Amino acid sequence: MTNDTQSAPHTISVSLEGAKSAALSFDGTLFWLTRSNVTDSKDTRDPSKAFTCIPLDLILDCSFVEDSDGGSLYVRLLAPPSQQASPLFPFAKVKSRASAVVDTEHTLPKVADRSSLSAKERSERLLAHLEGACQKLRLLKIEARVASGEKARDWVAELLAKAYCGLKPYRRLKVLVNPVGGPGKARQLFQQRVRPILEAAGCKLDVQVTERVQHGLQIAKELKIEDYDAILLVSGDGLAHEILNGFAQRPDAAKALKLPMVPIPAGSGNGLCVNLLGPEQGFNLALASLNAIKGQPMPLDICTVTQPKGKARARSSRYGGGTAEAVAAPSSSQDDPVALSGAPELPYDQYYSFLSQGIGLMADVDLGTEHLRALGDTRFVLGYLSGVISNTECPVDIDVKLGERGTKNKKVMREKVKTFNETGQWEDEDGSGTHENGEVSASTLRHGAVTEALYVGEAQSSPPLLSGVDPSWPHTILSPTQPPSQDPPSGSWCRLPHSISTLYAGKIPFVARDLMQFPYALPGDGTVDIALQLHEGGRAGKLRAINGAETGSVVYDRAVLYLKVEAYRVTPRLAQGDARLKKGGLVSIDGEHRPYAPFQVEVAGLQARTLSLFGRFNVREVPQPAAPTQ
Ligand SMILES: Nc1ncnc2c1ncn2[C@@H]1O[C@H](COP(=O)(O)OP(=O)(O)OP(=O)(O)O)[C@@H](O)[C@H]1O
Repeated sequence: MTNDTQSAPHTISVSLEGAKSAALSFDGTLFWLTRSNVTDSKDTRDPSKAFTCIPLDLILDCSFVEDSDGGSLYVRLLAPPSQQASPLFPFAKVKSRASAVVDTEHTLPKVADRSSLSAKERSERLLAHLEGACQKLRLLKIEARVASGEKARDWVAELLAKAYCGLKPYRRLKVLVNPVGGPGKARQLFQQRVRPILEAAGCKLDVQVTERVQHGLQIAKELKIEDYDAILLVSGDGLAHEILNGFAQRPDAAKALKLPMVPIPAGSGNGLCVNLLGPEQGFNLALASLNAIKGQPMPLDICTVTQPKGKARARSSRYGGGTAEAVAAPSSSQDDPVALSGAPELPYDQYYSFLSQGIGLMADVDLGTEHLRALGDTRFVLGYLSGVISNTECPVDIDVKLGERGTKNKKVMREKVKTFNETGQWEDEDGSGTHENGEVSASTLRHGAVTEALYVGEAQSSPPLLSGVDPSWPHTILSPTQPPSQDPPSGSWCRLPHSISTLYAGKIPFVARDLMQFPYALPGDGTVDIALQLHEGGRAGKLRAINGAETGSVVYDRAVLYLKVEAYRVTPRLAQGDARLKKGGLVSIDGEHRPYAPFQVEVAGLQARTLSLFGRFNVREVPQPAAPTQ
């Protein structure tokens, strides 16, 4: 690599292990260690000759301790594994895998200093490194002796400034460790693989192990927000769901939700982490730790969910447009669907979801496989295959409001994602959480609660119908004669007349690393994505869906409908406990068990925050397939 366009590197001569001479250097983008101590030699200036060479993003900390003979210089970093066991014996094998970083650099535009790049360019550069040479990272600690204290102090200060590039180092982190998340190894993973990296970066840690279900919720309600820069969740998505809800229930919810929730993957699905780091690296503990240390704040859309409380649960399905079979409560004058005026007063629970809502097969996969927790995310595959065999219908009514921002047209969705990737996500570089629609903090329901009637007059018994078929991709197993031919206005509630095996809805693309269920989900677009698997697709349809699950192309399957809506309501037609339902009926909200009862969902006015190394989810755009699946 030539440095024609780059400023002269900052190099300092050091000795390692008290004897071996070396040089540590950095420029505007890279840090490297070479075996020569001749600071003006060509070799020292050339990172391609280095034993270890990493992007500056992977420098965690550096410091200098002066003494009478000069001083000790410490650099802590993440690096790809070399053939050496220890960086303190770096010269036995000259060729290390770390030098491949420089190969990656060849393909990147040359820049003098990455601080001159836009956030998007910086992220793309980091991504190129992390998907290339730095896929596997481990913690290295370089301890070197220097002869002159003055130069070392300046060198350290400058390296640290470049390594953090405007971000605040030494973050104060509240760390919650869920000892029963996923395969139950969170404690061990944290102590052995995460804590050393966070400590090497000088983070101030306040570690707490969760002791019971809902403990996270309690902690979030009482946490002294101003004492921390982020809350780390060494866990799966379940703990994030609790923290989100704990923050949202506080009187200072808007402020509390701004404290970034940062996942460290120690659960089963680890959906949030997979979206932040990408499906290949979603379980990478070193990268997740780096995200906690150097991630940029990123707004995270959340959904408000309402469900009827207690007795109202059974009745609301009736008031809200459900059918007679849904009513589990004894019949009374109050159950008269005409007596709608009483419905809005029915009590309901309101809570928040950031990942997914599911009923039918996908809820069964999520919640019906708890006993297989020790298998990690393999349990979802086994659960799905069992659902393929049983091939049962999910008897529900689904009402949706597309609204101005919703659509069932995937061409429109793709274009929105493209525009967002090119412009939108980078407008919010400071992570201020500005919604596309300008609404930042309204926690009120814009589309009403689940207990309110959706339709009036005749529409109660025969609601307007909306076909879920995409006009830009009309390849479906549904017969063309299926109603309706004309869609109702997008601003009104209407019913999807399709019989389904599962409804799965969400706000982030990957729900697990092998399932990109919502490829066109976007933060801040005011909609929630819904995927419906048509029951008519049968076992073959369900099996076929496995093929496109990882790539997101599953939404183009002939037995899948995919829509973006501003709000939706699901009303089960069978009562909880019915023998035809798996385990008596399962509703999964962010992978958590909720009552088998109607639920209504809309995108919340409040946003949460997370941290992202790339300023966005690390998810590739999903194109339309060349041909429909056979
Ligand atoms: N000490 C504890 N004992 C029992 N349950 C706990 C404890 N601490 C936390 N929990 C609960 O564990 C549940 C599951 O945790 P988590 O979501 O982290 O794992 P997971 O379900 O395996 O992962 P994922 O959600 O990514 O699939 C959470 O709902 C949380 O309330």
